[in-house]
Amino acid sequence: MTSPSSTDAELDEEQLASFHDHLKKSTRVLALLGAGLSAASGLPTFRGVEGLWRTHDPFSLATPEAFDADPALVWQFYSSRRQMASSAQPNAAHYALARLATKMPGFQALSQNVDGLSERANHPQKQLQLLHGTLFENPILPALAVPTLGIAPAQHRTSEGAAEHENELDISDINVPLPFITIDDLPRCPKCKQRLLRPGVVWFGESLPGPVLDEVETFIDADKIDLILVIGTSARVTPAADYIKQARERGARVCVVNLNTDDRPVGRRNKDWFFQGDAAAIVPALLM
Ligand SMILES: CC(C)NC(=O)[C@H](Cc1c[nH]c2ccccc12)NC(=O)[C@H](CCCC/N=C(/NCCC(=O)O)S[C@H]1O[C@H](COP(=O)(O)OP(=O)(O)OC[C@H]2O[C@@H](n3cnc4c(N)ncnc43)[C@H](O)[C@@H]2O)[C@@H](O)[C@H]1O)NC(=O)OCc1ccccc1
Repeated sequence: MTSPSSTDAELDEEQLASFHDHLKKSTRVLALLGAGLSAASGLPTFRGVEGLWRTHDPFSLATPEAFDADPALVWQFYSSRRQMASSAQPNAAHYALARLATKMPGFQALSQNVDGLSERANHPQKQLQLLHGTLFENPILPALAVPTLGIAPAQHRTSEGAAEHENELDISDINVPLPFITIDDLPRCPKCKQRLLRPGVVWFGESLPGPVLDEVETFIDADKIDLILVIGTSARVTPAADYIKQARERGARVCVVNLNTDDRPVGRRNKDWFFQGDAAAIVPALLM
């Protein structure tokens, strides 16, 4: 017997070998992706110290109620996240998942992330289900070129996204005073010029996009599932987290990649794999 740390190494090697063996035999694979996948790209997760946006719990701002109460604050929250996401780059895990998708037609990634990094890693669109929307699809932000914030319109988003935001205020920084914007500064429907536009993400209490729900359901009901990868997620938000159980019911083995041991999804089985560490380091090793 070797000491705990080396046992882990061996185990890990043992785990890695048994995982690779199973992946080789797999044809239908799901991946549930969370904020931890993009942590190595410099984007804050929802939990942990950096989980706060200024003094606000992101969960409290991601609601229709918050938007009704203070649309300007919620707009600044999403513009700031879009700014951060635009300045970030996909990491090795995003690319490894995109590569697996190109190699395995029976692979579907279910992303809870709205940061656009899987898309920028050229993950095939048909194999990427954006469960909670995206910061970039909706035409809403173009109108938000509020001079005070100096935000560039979304459709001008280029792969060099970072450059666009270079000289912008980083309002996620508590020390930067929030520019005062009024309801009149907020984007309105280009047609009626009346209705306020809203960020294209799914807020708490709102249903996930119908077409996405249908796509995932069709995939899950179609046949057995060999494996579900659970990457960088605390698996606390439903219905996203429920897909782990549904995959199990379809015969899937579960492979968890998470920085924290205490974030193993509920109901783990001994045949599960758990790889502790940074997704950007582990996922490429798993999917090579
Ligand atoms: C809080 C939770 C309890 N609430 C819910 O689940 C609710 C349902 C509900 C209400 N009350 C309840 C009470 C009990 C149970 C459920 C509920 N769900 C909903 O409201 C959903 C909508 C949920 C979607 C909300 N929108 C998001 N995002 C978009 C917006 C935005 O982004 O602003 S959710 C958002 O938060 C979640 C954050 O979770 P993670 O991504 O996992 O991030 P987190 O920080 O928590 O964890 C990071 C993990 O990574 C790890 N990590 C960190 N660094 C690394 C690293 N480097 N490498 C690897 N791992 C790492 C950490 O250890 C950690 O484990 C994600 O889903 C993310 O998308 N809608 C709905 O149910 O609608 C019905 C309905 C049906 C029909 C008609 C009308 C209504």
